[in-house]
Amino acid sequence: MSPVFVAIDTPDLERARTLAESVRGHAGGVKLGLEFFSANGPAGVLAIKDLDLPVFLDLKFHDIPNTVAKAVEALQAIEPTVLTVHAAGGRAMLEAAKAAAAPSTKVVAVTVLTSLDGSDLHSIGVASEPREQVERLAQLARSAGLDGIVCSGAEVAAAKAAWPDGFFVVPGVRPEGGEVSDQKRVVTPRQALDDGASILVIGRPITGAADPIAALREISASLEHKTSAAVQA
Ligand SMILES: O=c1ccn([C@@H]2O[C@H](COP(=O)(O)O)[C@@H](O)[C@H]2O)c(=O)[nH]1
Repeated sequence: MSPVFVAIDTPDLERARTLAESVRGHAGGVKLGLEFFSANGPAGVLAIKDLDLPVFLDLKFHDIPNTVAKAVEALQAIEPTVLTVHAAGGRAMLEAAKAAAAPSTKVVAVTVLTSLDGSDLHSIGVASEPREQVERLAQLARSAGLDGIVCSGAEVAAAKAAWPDGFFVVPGVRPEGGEVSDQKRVVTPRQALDDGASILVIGRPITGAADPIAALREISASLEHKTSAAVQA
């Protein structure tokens, strides 16, 4: 199965359905986030799930443990393949989220958003560099019983070395020379996969292309053969 989950970031349900239908069979699944969920709610998610492809629900919950647990519980009927919470919510919140999720759902913790760099972290009072902070939050997520983390491709090799059976979600992925937009810690799909990503979340390079399927095919082709560095690893 393809490791690529296509981020369908739109408030428009029909456009989301069309995109999801067009990538079905080519991508590993689709990722729906805050933009889609705010406009369409759980019913919209179920309308996409009805197309019979794995749905990753990226709602990045971050609140007190009771509130997060109730929110996760309310999504049980949807049974998303993957669900996100923020690691910065702390151990009790992470444990509560995992306990409240459907058993088939992988609950993964967002560590440091791929749109942030070291100076952004320092400006919110985190003295560490992104890699150190990712490693710290990955350890917290693991010990709280989560299935894995979200991190950038720049940290995934180190995170996987410390947590070999973890599930590693890598967004901030761009084909060589692609438009970076608001992402700051960016790697190519090939690099992310070679370094240990379990799945790659890719949005605008596919959904913003004139021909999204051609863009997805090109990315998939770049993933077909391992680089010599990865073969040696
Ligand atoms: O650290 C994070 C966590 C989540 N995301 C989400 O991934 C996609 C990326 O979209 P692109 O268009 O490929 O930039 C988007 O839905 C984000 O909400 C992330 O980018 N970084």
